[in-house]
Amino acid sequence: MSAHSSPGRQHTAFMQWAIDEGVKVNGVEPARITGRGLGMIATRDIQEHEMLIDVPLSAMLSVDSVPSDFVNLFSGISIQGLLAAYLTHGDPRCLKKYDLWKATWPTYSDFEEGMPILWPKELGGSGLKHPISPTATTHHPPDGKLPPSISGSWTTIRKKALVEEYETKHQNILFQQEKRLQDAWRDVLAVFPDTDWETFSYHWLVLNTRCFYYVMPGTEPPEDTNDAIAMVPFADYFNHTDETECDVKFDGKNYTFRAMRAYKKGEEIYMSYGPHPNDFLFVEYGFYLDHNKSDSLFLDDIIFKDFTVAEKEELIHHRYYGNYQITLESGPCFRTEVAASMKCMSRRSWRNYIQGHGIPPNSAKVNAIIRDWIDIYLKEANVTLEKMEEIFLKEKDASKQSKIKVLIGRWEQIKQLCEGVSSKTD
Ligand SMILES: C[S@@+](CC[C@H](N)C(=O)[O-])C[C@H]1O[C@@H](n2cnc3c(N)ncnc32)[C@H](O)[C@@H]1O
Repeated sequence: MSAHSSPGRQHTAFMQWAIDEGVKVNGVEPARITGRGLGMIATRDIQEHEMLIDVPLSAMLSVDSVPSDFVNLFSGISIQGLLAAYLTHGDPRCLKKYDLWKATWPTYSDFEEGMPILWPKELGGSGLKHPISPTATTHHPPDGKLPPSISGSWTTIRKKALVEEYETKHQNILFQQEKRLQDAWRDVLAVFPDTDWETFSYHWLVLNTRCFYYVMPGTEPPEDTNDAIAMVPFADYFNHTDETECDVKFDGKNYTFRAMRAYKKGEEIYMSYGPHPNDFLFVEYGFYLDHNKSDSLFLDDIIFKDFTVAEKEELIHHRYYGNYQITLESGPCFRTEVAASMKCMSRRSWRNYIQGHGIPPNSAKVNAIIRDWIDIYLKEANVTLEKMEEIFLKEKDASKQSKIKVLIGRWEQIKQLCEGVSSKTD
């Protein structure tokens, strides 16, 4: 059981506010938990399937609770941007309702500690403690201290230009996040030119780390899931785990959370934010898990270096271009195996194989090719770890030291993941 303590008076006051707003709270309460800020704990033994929290629509903060005259000021702004703009510029009389809730959110300095987007550039972060240019189109190639899935950059290999853009939700994560914030910043400045960067980016980060999936049943989900979001008071105390611990349902009127197993009094109750790899959790939420069955690495940059343009065009043609993932649980994904097969088969046999009517490749050859690719990732991890240890020893600033430790921890995990998958393919 995790060590926890009383959350403090503002959390007790907020809990009462939530109950007054119609939130049903059943056998749970917030507690301060070492290493995780606040979290949700069981106040008594809880049975499987018991309802834990039920939040009515009227208590949530969504695009539907923002006054329409405020919404109409904007055109094309993301929902995250709109809600952050509302928290920053909305009518104080309407926002007063949320005062007790706001007092429970993390502070800006909490975000500075955990979120790479606010980390200094020397540590590979985006340095967005200072305003982002609303129009800049160039992206600074970050220092290769954050893992490649986050930074998109490497120390030991030179990336090749892409033959075609493709969707990479779990790669180039920091750049994608910066772009979302930059777009929101541009859109808010167009309406409120005097917006304060720190206040707006703070609200944007609160939304980033505390919102829930919000789509009215029966309506088409937006193309971008970042636009399908709302804030759900009290439920935002749940910390994340890679197991499904809570059954979470939104029926258009209520968000309901039920226990998926029995809990003992005092136990922390988690929910799952989704099957996210650690690099994604690190950037989007400012933490990563010690054990994460959804953790993965992507070999795209390494694999692309090994192929000619014609080979890559062939991969594009057959929809096997990119997103070459390895996970500790399942090893290399099928797309990675298909790419490796191309390296050890004649083109004709490969085409037949991927179209389902040919002889499969020699798995020992495929595995050897994948191991060589993983070795390149492993070398990147070893070189970076050595560099980070040196930087750590020279660093005097305690806050930077703690960030470097977080980086070292993540690179150690990457090393273990590479070694684990490599030995599985032996
Ligand atoms: C929805 S909030 C959960 C409540 C939050 N811990 C708090 O103090 O208010 C999400 C944030 O909680 C933290 N968090 C969530 N799950 C975590 C975990 N398993 N380990 C460490 N921190 C976690 C991260 O800072 C994340 O951005």
